[in-house]
Amino acid sequence: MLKLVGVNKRLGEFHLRDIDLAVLPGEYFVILGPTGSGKTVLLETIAGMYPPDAGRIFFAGKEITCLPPEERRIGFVYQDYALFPHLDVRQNILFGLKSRKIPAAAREGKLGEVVQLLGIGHLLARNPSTLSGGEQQRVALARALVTEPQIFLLDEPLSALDPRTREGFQRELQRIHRATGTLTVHVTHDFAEAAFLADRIAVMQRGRLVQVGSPEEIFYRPSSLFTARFVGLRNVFAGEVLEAKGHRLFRAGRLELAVETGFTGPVGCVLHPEHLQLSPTPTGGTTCLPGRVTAVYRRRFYLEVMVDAGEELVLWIPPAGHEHGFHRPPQVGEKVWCVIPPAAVHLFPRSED
Ligand SMILES: Nc1ncnc2c1ncn2[C@@H]1O[C@H](COP(=O)(O)OP(=O)(O)OP(=O)(O)O)[C@@H](O)[C@H]1O
Repeated sequence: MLKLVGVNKRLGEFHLRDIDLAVLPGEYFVILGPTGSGKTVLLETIAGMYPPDAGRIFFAGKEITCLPPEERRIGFVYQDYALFPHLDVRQNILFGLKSRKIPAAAREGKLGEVVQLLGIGHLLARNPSTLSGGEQQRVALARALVTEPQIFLLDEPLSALDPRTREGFQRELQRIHRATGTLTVHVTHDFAEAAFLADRIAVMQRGRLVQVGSPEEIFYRPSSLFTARFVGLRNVFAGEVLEAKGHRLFRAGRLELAVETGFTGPVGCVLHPEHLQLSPTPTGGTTCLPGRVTAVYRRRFYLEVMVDAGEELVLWIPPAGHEHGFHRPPQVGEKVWCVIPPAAVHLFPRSED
């Protein structure tokens, strides 16, 4: 297990604050956050490039806070691959082993293993400058893996690739992780990438980890407006819960919604568009808001319907019809009812933004 306890680091204006984190053996852990939130500084602190100002770091039960980087058994892959331009691919990969004084026969054996794992045998004699971005990334991964790291740190490893190559590489990283079982910490600002790869995600905001959980927890149960917006959720509202005639009411601007919650006061609210339903008539039993359709967009597997229900709501409904009676696409200007089952509503106390 990799454990950070109360880690703080100041660099100029930036402050990495009170980082408490436990990454389990074999876990694929993703740090997700916007540019400048401190993801790289956190990764470099784990790697030993920055000594923390306060706090301690442990790996496999031993304290490594003051251990020099080269004694940490860490494989680090950078965003820009950082291959040595004057060495060919083979020499690039072997570099990490040479500096560890590993005998030649063992070096060749390890080289053969990573070359096979990454499918780069045909590139060994090439110079890095002649490789595509994806090929360079394979070589960078091979160079890190050949040292058999106990911790694999990946800093935005796919951000320089085009979207299609990136998707292929996500599967590749997953395959490599399954093959090696190495504890991995991967930094990205892309929620889709995080959701695909991560066992767990930590969301980073201004030097702090503000939420740690499974991709499903982060997506369906964000704990802040920042996380909800950052992962791209729709129907995110800052409002408050009020007591009204023995019931609780969520209010944000002109949107009012009966809710079942233990919270009162300032809250954030997410209404998941795929859990909302559209009806041509009011339905009994479930919260139902009247509104008017303002736009309908045809997406690949669903219709995105925008409804003015006090505030604008987004609903994603099946295109071929709907259980509440829409057997044709709703029309712009049409009066409709937005059915809001309790499971579609996620409320959380609001203390920021
Ligand atoms: N050596 C340093 N001295 C002073 N400030 C630094 C230093 N290294 C990083 N910073 C600052 O710390 C903040 C966090 O930087 P960091 O590179 O960790 O962000 P990031 O989340 O990785 O962003 P990106 O996604 O853009 O890579 C930035 O404001 C950066 O300018």
